[in-house]
Amino acid sequence: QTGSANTNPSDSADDEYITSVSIGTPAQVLPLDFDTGSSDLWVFSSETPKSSASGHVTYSPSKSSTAKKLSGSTWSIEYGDKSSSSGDVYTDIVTIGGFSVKTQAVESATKVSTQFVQDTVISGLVGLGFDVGNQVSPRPQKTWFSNAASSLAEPLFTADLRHQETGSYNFGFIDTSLAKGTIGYTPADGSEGYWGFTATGYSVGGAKLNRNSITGIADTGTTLLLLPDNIVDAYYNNVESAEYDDSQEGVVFDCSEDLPSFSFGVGGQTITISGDLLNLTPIEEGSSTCFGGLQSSADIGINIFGDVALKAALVVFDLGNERLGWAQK
Ligand SMILES: CCCC[C@H](NC(=O)[C@H](Cc1ccccc1)NC(=O)N1CCOCC1)C(=O)N[C@@H](CC1CCCCC1)C(O)(O)C(F)(F)C(=O)NC
Repeated sequence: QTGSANTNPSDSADDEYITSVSIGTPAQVLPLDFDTGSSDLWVFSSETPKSSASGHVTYSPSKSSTAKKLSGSTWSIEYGDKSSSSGDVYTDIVTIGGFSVKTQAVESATKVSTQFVQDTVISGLVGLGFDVGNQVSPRPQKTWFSNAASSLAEPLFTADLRHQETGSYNFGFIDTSLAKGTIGYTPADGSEGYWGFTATGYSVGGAKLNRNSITGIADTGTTLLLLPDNIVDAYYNNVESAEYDDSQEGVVFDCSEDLPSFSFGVGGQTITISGDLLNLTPIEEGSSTCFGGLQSSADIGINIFGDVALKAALVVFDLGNERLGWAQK
């Protein structure tokens, strides 16, 4: 068995990617953000304060004949961007891309932070990280993918995120036609809940890859490519107008710049992110100053290969073999 779901960028900056998910009987369809950087499936619901839920599609367990309260269970999460949410837990049927998990923990939000209230294009997250990262207590719950894995043709999923285009999350199979290059595999470390891996080096423009281990996570829920300062500086030294903008909290440059590409080595392959993908967006509507897709990870404590990097590749999240596959797109 397999599943295949389309995913779309939320806005002109590809800030996040939205995928439709069916929950309950009859189906309630919610737009959710698939996030390999966390391990909880949570939704805006009938239990979310009306003022917070305004503008969001919500899940009503009381309207689903297959919903069951997971009594005594609660959850609470804080994300890297300081957003947060918390609530209680139901189980219900959750269908993604035509594949159904009968008894999935659906975490219902009774509290959401301002960022979520304002981000009306999504109604919650589908965590696709490792189960160890689940935040339900007293008994942690499995992710949708973990529940699905044993019934899928293969215990893996792929992410094909695209710039201003419809992409896909495929479950249980690899559509190699989505990639130009060969898939290179490297071990994945799921001990922290993330899809951790080590890149073997990097280069700017068409230069030869150097040998420089970069340990980080493959994270569909993070917009940017966040790497150490020495690499960020090496890249922007090639961009004449680049400067750090305190108010934007990142490197900005003239939108007219012809940005160099950025490449990294992984699993014996080289993934090259084109200059266009490294120009995220004007800092304001109509501005001629643009914000970089590559920024520093210095104050985060972890390197994140977020959507800016993932857009250049077909990425295989292979739970069965605890490995990550990367192919140039
Ligand atoms: C500091 C480094 C991580 C920052 C990362 N957030 C981000 O990358 C958010 C995502 C977003 C886009 C649009 C609207 C709202 C939020 N974007 C963001 O901070 N920016 C600012 C810079 O310009 C680009 C957009 C994050 O917390 N990612 C979470 C998942 C997001 C949480 C907020 C809602 C969207 C999903 C994560 O799970 O991937 C995590 F791994 F970082 C994490 O916190 N795991 C526990």
